[in-house]
Amino acid sequence: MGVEIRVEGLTKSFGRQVIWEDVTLTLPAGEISVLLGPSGTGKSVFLKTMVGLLKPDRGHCWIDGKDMPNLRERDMYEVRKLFGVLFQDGALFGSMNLYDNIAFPLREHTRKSESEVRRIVLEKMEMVGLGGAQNKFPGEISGGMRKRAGLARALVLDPQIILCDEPDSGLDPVRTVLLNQLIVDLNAEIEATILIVTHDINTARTVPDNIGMLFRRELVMFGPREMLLSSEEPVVRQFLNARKVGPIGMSEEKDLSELEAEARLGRDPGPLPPIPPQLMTSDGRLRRTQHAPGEWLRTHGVTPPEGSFIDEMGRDWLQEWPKYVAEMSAGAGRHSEGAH
Ligand SMILES: Nc1ncnc2c1ncn2[C@@H]1O[C@H](COP(=O)(O)OP(=O)(O)OP(=O)(O)O)[C@@H](O)[C@H]1O
Repeated sequence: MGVEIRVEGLTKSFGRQVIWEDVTLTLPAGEISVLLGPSGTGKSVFLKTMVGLLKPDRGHCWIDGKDMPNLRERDMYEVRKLFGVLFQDGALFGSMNLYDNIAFPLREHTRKSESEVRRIVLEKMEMVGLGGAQNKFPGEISGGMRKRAGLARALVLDPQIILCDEPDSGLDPVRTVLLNQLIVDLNAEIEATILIVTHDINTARTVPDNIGMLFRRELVMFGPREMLLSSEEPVVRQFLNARKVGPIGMSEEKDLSELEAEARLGRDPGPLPPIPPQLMTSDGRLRRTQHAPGEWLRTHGVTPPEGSFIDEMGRDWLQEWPKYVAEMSAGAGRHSEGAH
Protein backbone atom coordinates (compact mmCIF):
# COMPACT_ATOMS: atom_id res chain seq x y z
CA MET A 1 0.00 0.00 0.00
CA GLY A 2 1.35 3.43 -0.93
CA VAL A 3 2.20 6.07 1.62
CA GLU A 4 0.70 9.50 2.16
CA ILE A 5 2.89 12.46 1.20
CA ARG A 6 2.34 15.70 3.06
CA VAL A 7 3.94 18.81 1.58
CA GLU A 8 3.91 21.90 3.79
CA GLY A 9 5.01 25.42 2.86
CA LEU A 10 7.53 24.19 0.33
CA THR A 11 9.40 27.02 -1.41
CA LYS A 12 12.08 26.78 -4.07
CA SER A 13 14.16 29.39 -5.84
CA PHE A 14 17.28 29.37 -7.97
CA GLY A 15 19.26 32.47 -7.06
CA ARG A 16 16.76 35.32 -7.25
CA GLN A 17 14.29 33.39 -9.40
CA VAL A 18 11.47 32.11 -7.20
CA ILE A 19 10.03 28.96 -8.81
CA TRP A 20 7.13 28.38 -6.40
CA GLU A 21 6.30 29.48 -2.88
CA ASP A 22 4.46 27.98 0.05
CA VAL A 23 3.22 24.87 -1.72
CA THR A 24 1.04 22.83 0.62
CA LEU A 25 -0.77 19.66 -0.42
CA THR A 26 -1.39 16.08 0.62
CA LEU A 27 -1.10 13.22 -1.83
CA PRO A 28 -3.44 10.63 -0.30
CA ALA A 29 -1.95 7.15 0.11
CA GLY A 30 -2.60 4.92 -2.87
CA GLU A 31 -4.31 7.59 -4.96
CA ILE A 32 -3.34 8.88 -8.40
CA SER A 33 -2.70 12.61 -8.65
CA VAL A 34 -1.80 14.79 -11.61
CA LEU A 35 0.23 18.00 -11.47
CA LEU A 36 -0.48 20.57 -14.17
CA GLY A 37 0.86 23.97 -15.05
CA PRO A 38 2.12 25.96 -18.00
CA SER A 39 5.68 25.26 -19.18
CA GLY A 40 8.34 26.52 -16.85
CA THR A 41 6.15 26.69 -13.72
CA GLY A 42 8.43 24.24 -11.95
CA LYS A 43 6.65 20.89 -12.14
CA SER A 44 9.86 18.94 -12.77
CA VAL A 45 11.57 20.96 -10.05
CA PHE A 46 8.73 19.91 -7.71
CA LEU A 47 9.26 16.19 -8.45
CA LYS A 48 13.02 16.53 -8.01
CA THR A 49 12.50 18.33 -4.69
CA MET A 50 10.18 15.56 -3.49
CA VAL A 51 12.82 12.88 -4.08
CA GLY A 52 15.50 15.04 -2.50
CA LEU A 53 17.48 15.70 -5.69
CA LEU A 54 16.94 19.45 -5.19
CA LYS A 55 16.94 21.23 -1.85
CA PRO A 56 14.06 23.65 -1.18
CA ASP A 57 14.65 27.04 0.45
CA ARG A 58 12.21 26.06 3.17
CA GLY A 59 9.27 23.83 3.94
CA HIS A 60 8.61 20.16 4.55
CA CYS A 61 7.78 17.05 2.60
CA TRP A 62 6.68 14.33 5.00
CA ILE A 63 6.97 10.82 3.65
CA ASP A 64 6.33 7.91 5.95
CA GLY A 65 6.98 10.17 8.96
CA LYS A 66 10.29 11.48 7.57
CA ASP A 67 10.82 15.07 6.43
CA MET A 68 12.61 14.39 3.15
CA PRO A 69 14.31 17.75 2.45
CA ASN A 70 15.60 17.99 5.99
CA LEU A 71 17.12 14.51 6.26
CA ARG A 72 20.79 13.66 6.29
CA GLU A 73 22.01 12.27 2.96
CA ARG A 74 22.19 8.72 4.32
CA ASP A 75 18.58 8.75 5.61
CA MET A 76 17.41 10.37 2.39
CA TYR A 77 18.93 7.49 0.47
CA GLU A 78 16.78 5.09 2.49
CA VAL A 79 13.54 7.03 1.89
CA ARG A 80 14.42 7.26 -1.81
CA LYS A 81 14.03 3.50 -2.02
CA LEU A 82 10.28 4.02 -1.60
CA PHE A 83 10.23 5.89 -4.91
CA GLY A 84 10.06 4.73 -8.49
CA VAL A 85 10.67 7.61 -10.87
CA LEU A 86 9.89 7.70 -14.57
CA PHE A 87 11.79 10.56 -16.19
CA GLN A 88 10.62 12.24 -19.40
CA ASP A 89 12.75 10.23 -21.84
CA GLY A 90 12.83 7.05 -19.78
CA ALA A 91 16.45 8.01 -18.84
CA LEU A 92 17.79 4.65 -19.98
CA PHE A 93 21.49 3.92 -20.40
CA GLY A 94 22.09 3.78 -24.15
CA SER A 95 24.95 1.30 -23.83
CA MET A 96 22.89 -1.32 -21.96
CA ASN A 97 20.15 -3.55 -23.29
CA LEU A 98 16.69 -3.31 -21.74
CA TYR A 99 17.30 -6.24 -19.42
CA ASP A 100 20.40 -4.64 -17.88
CA ASN A 101 18.75 -1.23 -17.75
CA ILE A 102 15.80 -2.60 -15.81
CA ALA A 103 18.02 -4.78 -13.61
CA PHE A 104 20.19 -1.77 -12.73
CA PRO A 105 18.41 -0.56 -9.56
CA LEU A 106 18.24 -4.13 -8.23
CA ARG A 107 21.97 -4.67 -8.72
CA GLU A 108 22.73 -1.21 -7.33
CA HIS A 109 20.45 -1.19 -4.27
CA THR A 110 19.91 -4.81 -3.27
CA ARG A 111 21.93 -7.97 -2.75
CA LYS A 112 19.56 -10.17 -4.68
CA SER A 113 20.96 -13.16 -6.55
CA GLU A 114 21.08 -13.01 -10.34
CA SER A 115 18.28 -15.57 -10.57
CA GLU A 116 16.10 -13.43 -8.33
CA VAL A 117 17.01 -10.33 -10.39
CA ARG A 118 16.03 -12.24 -13.52
CA ARG A 119 12.67 -13.24 -12.09
CA ILE A 120 11.83 -9.65 -11.12
CA VAL A 121 13.06 -8.07 -14.36
CA LEU A 122 11.11 -10.49 -16.54
CA GLU A 123 7.98 -10.05 -14.41
CA LYS A 124 8.11 -6.24 -14.70
CA MET A 125 8.85 -6.39 -18.43
CA GLU A 126 5.84 -8.61 -18.89
CA MET A 127 3.76 -6.21 -16.79
CA VAL A 128 4.51 -3.27 -19.11
CA GLY A 129 4.09 -5.31 -22.28
CA LEU A 130 7.79 -5.68 -23.11
CA GLY A 131 8.04 -9.46 -22.74
CA GLY A 132 10.66 -10.75 -25.18
CA ALA A 133 12.42 -7.40 -25.68
CA GLN A 134 15.23 -8.03 -23.14
CA ASN A 135 18.07 -7.87 -25.66
CA LYS A 136 16.97 -4.70 -27.44
CA PHE A 137 18.94 -1.50 -26.92
CA PRO A 138 17.20 1.83 -26.15
CA GLY A 139 18.32 3.19 -29.54
CA GLU A 140 16.54 0.37 -31.37
CA ILE A 141 13.06 0.81 -29.92
CA SER A 142 10.27 3.38 -30.21
CA GLY A 143 9.69 6.25 -27.77
CA GLY A 144 6.65 4.47 -26.35
CA MET A 145 8.67 1.33 -25.68
CA ARG A 146 11.39 3.42 -24.01
CA LYS A 147 8.77 4.92 -21.68
CA ARG A 148 7.47 1.49 -20.80
CA ALA A 149 11.03 0.27 -20.17
CA GLY A 150 11.54 3.32 -17.93
CA LEU A 151 8.35 2.40 -16.11
CA ALA A 152 9.49 -1.22 -15.68
CA ARG A 153 12.76 0.07 -14.23
CA ALA A 154 10.85 2.38 -11.89
CA LEU A 155 8.91 -0.66 -10.64
CA VAL A 156 11.64 -3.17 -9.82
CA LEU A 157 12.14 -2.05 -6.23
CA ASP A 158 8.39 -2.37 -5.54
CA PRO A 159 7.96 1.36 -4.97
CA GLN A 160 5.26 2.73 -2.73
CA ILE A 161 5.43 6.05 -4.56
CA ILE A 162 5.66 6.48 -8.33
CA LEU A 163 6.52 9.81 -9.90
CA CYS A 164 6.08 10.16 -13.65
CA ASP A 165 7.42 13.24 -15.40
CA GLU A 166 5.42 13.67 -18.61
CA PRO A 167 5.08 9.95 -19.32
CA ASP A 168 3.03 10.83 -22.39
CA SER A 169 5.30 13.41 -24.02
CA GLY A 170 6.02 12.46 -27.61
CA LEU A 171 3.52 9.59 -27.67
CA ASP A 172 0.71 9.29 -30.18
CA PRO A 173 -2.84 9.56 -28.74
CA VAL A 174 -3.45 5.81 -28.78
CA ARG A 175 -0.14 5.04 -27.02
CA THR A 176 -0.95 7.78 -24.52
CA VAL A 177 -4.28 6.15 -23.64
CA LEU A 178 -2.60 2.73 -23.43
CA LEU A 179 0.08 4.11 -21.11
CA ASN A 180 -2.63 5.72 -18.98
CA GLN A 181 -4.39 2.38 -18.82
CA LEU A 182 -1.15 0.76 -17.72
CA ILE A 183 -0.76 3.31 -14.92
CA VAL A 184 -4.34 2.80 -13.70
CA ASP A 185 -3.90 -1.01 -13.80
CA LEU A 186 -0.62 -0.71 -11.96
CA ASN A 187 -2.24 1.40 -9.29
CA ALA A 188 -4.90 -1.28 -8.81
CA GLU A 189 -2.21 -3.96 -8.64
CA ILE A 190 0.42 -2.44 -6.36
CA GLU A 191 -1.60 0.41 -4.76
CA ALA A 192 1.29 2.87 -4.94
CA THR A 193 0.76 6.59 -4.45
CA ILE A 194 1.24 8.04 -7.93
CA LEU A 195 2.00 11.59 -9.07
CA ILE A 196 2.01 12.34 -12.79
CA VAL A 197 3.18 15.55 -14.42
CA THR A 198 1.47 15.94 -17.76
CA HIS A 199 0.42 18.44 -20.40
CA ASP A 200 -2.11 16.04 -21.82
CA ILE A 201 -5.56 17.35 -21.00
CA ASN A 202 -7.30 14.07 -21.68
CA THR A 203 -4.97 12.35 -19.21
CA ALA A 204 -5.59 15.05 -16.61
CA ARG A 205 -9.35 14.86 -17.08
CA THR A 206 -9.76 11.09 -17.00
CA VAL A 207 -6.95 9.40 -15.05
CA PRO A 208 -6.40 10.94 -11.61
CA ASP A 209 -8.21 10.96 -8.32
CA ASN A 210 -6.75 14.43 -7.65
CA ILE A 211 -5.45 17.33 -9.70
CA GLY A 212 -3.08 20.16 -8.76
CA MET A 213 -2.26 23.24 -10.76
CA LEU A 214 0.82 25.46 -10.53
CA PHE A 215 0.69 29.01 -11.89
CA ARG A 216 2.44 32.27 -11.11
CA ARG A 217 4.76 30.74 -8.56
CA GLU A 218 2.03 29.12 -6.50
CA LEU A 219 -0.17 26.10 -6.25
CA VAL A 220 -3.46 27.60 -7.41
CA MET A 221 -5.54 24.58 -6.46
CA PHE A 222 -5.18 20.96 -5.43
CA GLY A 223 -8.04 18.58 -4.80
CA PRO A 224 -10.30 15.84 -6.14
CA ARG A 225 -10.63 15.62 -9.94
CA GLU A 226 -14.29 16.61 -9.79
CA MET A 227 -13.48 19.73 -7.82
CA LEU A 228 -11.09 21.05 -10.47
CA LEU A 229 -13.19 19.91 -13.44
CA SER A 230 -16.15 21.84 -12.09
CA SER A 231 -14.12 24.87 -10.99
CA GLU A 232 -14.79 28.34 -12.33
CA GLU A 233 -11.33 29.53 -11.24
CA PRO A 234 -10.08 31.18 -14.46
CA VAL A 235 -6.62 29.57 -14.70
CA VAL A 236 -7.84 26.11 -13.77
CA ARG A 237 -10.74 26.37 -16.15
CA GLN A 238 -8.61 27.65 -19.02
CA PHE A 239 -5.96 24.98 -18.59
CA LEU A 240 -8.21 21.97 -18.05
CA ASN A 241 -10.29 22.90 -21.06
CA ALA A 242 -7.35 23.98 -23.27
CA ARG A 243 -8.93 27.38 -23.94
CA LYS A 244 -7.36 30.50 -25.39
CA VAL A 245 -9.52 32.72 -23.22
CA GLY A 246 -8.08 33.12 -19.72
CA PRO A 247 -5.08 34.45 -17.83
CA ILE A 248 -2.45 32.17 -19.44
CA GLY A 249 -0.74 33.61 -22.51
CA MET A 250 2.17 32.65 -24.73
CA SER A 251 4.57 34.00 -22.15
CA GLU A 252 3.36 32.81 -18.75
CA GLU A 253 0.98 35.73 -18.28
CA LYS A 254 -0.89 37.64 -20.96
CA ASP A 255 0.27 41.15 -21.68
CA LEU A 256 -2.03 44.16 -21.93
CA SER A 257 -2.48 44.05 -25.72
CA GLU A 258 -3.47 40.36 -25.58
CA LEU A 259 -6.01 41.11 -22.85
CA GLU A 260 -7.40 44.08 -24.80
CA ALA A 261 -7.77 41.97 -27.95
CA GLU A 262 -9.52 39.32 -25.89
CA ALA A 263 -11.89 41.91 -24.42
CA ARG A 264 -12.83 43.06 -27.96
CA LEU A 265 -13.56 39.49 -29.10
CA GLY A 266 -15.46 38.63 -25.93
CA ARG A 267 -14.03 37.04 -22.85
CA ASP A 268 -16.90 34.74 -21.86
CA PRO A 269 -15.39 31.26 -21.59
CA GLY A 270 -18.80 29.64 -22.17
CA PRO A 271 -20.31 26.74 -20.22
CA LEU A 272 -18.08 24.09 -18.63
CA PRO A 273 -17.85 20.90 -20.69
CA PRO A 274 -19.16 17.63 -19.20
CA ILE A 275 -16.98 15.81 -16.67
CA PRO A 276 -15.91 12.51 -18.23
CA PRO A 277 -16.11 9.25 -16.29
CA GLN A 278 -12.78 8.24 -14.73
CA LEU A 279 -10.68 5.67 -16.57
CA MET A 280 -11.42 2.22 -15.10
CA THR A 281 -8.98 -0.68 -14.78
CA SER A 282 -8.83 -2.82 -17.91
CA ASP A 283 -10.39 -5.84 -16.17
CA GLY A 284 -13.05 -3.62 -14.59
CA ARG A 285 -12.05 -4.27 -10.98
CA LEU A 286 -12.24 -1.37 -8.57
CA ARG A 287 -9.11 0.30 -7.31
CA ARG A 288 -8.92 0.38 -3.53
CA THR A 289 -8.89 4.18 -3.52
CA GLN A 290 -11.52 4.66 -6.21
CA HIS A 291 -14.23 7.18 -5.46
CA ALA A 292 -17.79 6.88 -6.73
CA PRO A 293 -18.52 9.15 -9.71
CA GLY A 294 -20.13 12.39 -8.56
CA GLU A 295 -19.20 11.74 -4.90
CA TRP A 296 -17.28 14.98 -4.40
CA LEU A 297 -19.88 17.01 -6.30
CA ARG A 298 -22.74 15.56 -4.25
CA THR A 299 -21.02 16.17 -0.93
CA HIS A 300 -20.32 19.76 -1.90
CA GLY A 301 -23.71 20.46 -3.45
CA VAL A 302 -22.26 21.13 -6.91
CA THR A 303 -24.35 20.28 -9.98
CA PRO A 304 -22.16 18.80 -12.71
CA PRO A 305 -22.36 20.20 -16.26
CA GLU A 306 -25.01 18.59 -18.49
CA GLY A 307 -23.84 15.27 -19.95
CA SER A 308 -21.27 14.53 -17.24
CA PHE A 309 -20.23 10.94 -16.44
CA ILE A 310 -21.66 9.54 -19.66
CA ASP A 311 -19.17 7.27 -21.43
CA GLU A 312 -18.69 6.76 -25.17
CA MET A 313 -21.18 3.90 -25.10
CA GLY A 314 -23.84 6.20 -23.72
CA ARG A 315 -23.84 4.68 -20.23
CA ASP A 316 -24.53 7.12 -17.43
CA TRP A 317 -22.11 6.22 -14.63
CA LEU A 318 -24.07 8.10 -11.99
CA GLN A 319 -26.87 5.59 -12.58
CA GLU A 320 -24.70 2.55 -13.30
CA TRP A 321 -22.32 2.84 -10.36
CA PRO A 322 -24.25 1.19 -7.48
CA LYS A 323 -25.18 -1.76 -9.72
CA TYR A 324 -21.61 -2.05 -10.96
CA VAL A 325 -20.09 -2.00 -7.47
CA ALA A 326 -22.58 -4.65 -6.30
CA GLU A 327 -21.68 -6.91 -9.24
CA MET A 328 -17.95 -6.41 -8.75
CA SER A 329 -18.14 -7.17 -5.03
CA ALA A 330 -20.23 -10.28 -5.71
CA GLY A 331 -17.59 -11.34 -8.27
CA ALA A 332 -14.76 -10.70 -5.80
CA GLY A 333 -16.64 -12.74 -3.19
CA ARG A 334 -16.96 -15.64 -5.62
CA HIS A 335 -13.23 -15.44 -6.45
CA SER A 336 -12.18 -15.59 -2.83
CA GLU A 337 -14.60 -18.47 -2.12
CA GLY A 338 -13.05 -20.28 -5.06
CA ALA A 339 -9.61 -19.66 -3.67
CA HIS A 340 -10.36 -21.47 -0.41
N1 LIG B 1 19.05 23.17 -11.76
C1 LIG B 1 18.50 24.34 -12.10
N2 LIG B 1 19.17 25.51 -11.95
C2 LIG B 1 18.61 26.69 -12.24
N3 LIG B 1 17.35 26.83 -12.73
C3 LIG B 1 16.65 25.70 -12.93
C4 LIG B 1 17.17 24.40 -12.63
N4 LIG B 1 16.23 23.48 -12.90
C5 LIG B 1 15.15 24.16 -13.37
N5 LIG B 1 15.40 25.48 -13.39
C6 LIG B 1 14.43 26.54 -13.78
O1 LIG B 1 13.24 26.34 -13.06
C7 LIG B 1 12.11 26.68 -13.86
C8 LIG B 1 11.10 25.56 -13.85
O2 LIG B 1 11.62 24.46 -14.57
P1 LIG B 1 10.86 23.07 -14.72
O3 LIG B 1 11.64 22.22 -15.66
O4 LIG B 1 10.57 22.51 -13.39
O5 LIG B 1 9.48 23.53 -15.39
P2 LIG B 1 8.26 22.62 -15.87
O6 LIG B 1 7.04 23.19 -15.27
O7 LIG B 1 8.55 21.18 -15.59
O8 LIG B 1 8.29 22.93 -17.43
P3 LIG B 1 7.83 22.03 -18.72
O9 LIG B 1 6.36 21.86 -18.61
O10 LIG B 1 8.21 22.91 -19.86
O11 LIG B 1 8.60 20.73 -18.66
C9 LIG B 1 12.66 27.02 -15.25
O12 LIG B 1 12.74 28.42 -15.36
C10 LIG B 1 14.03 26.41 -15.25
O13 LIG B 1 14.91 27.13 -16.07
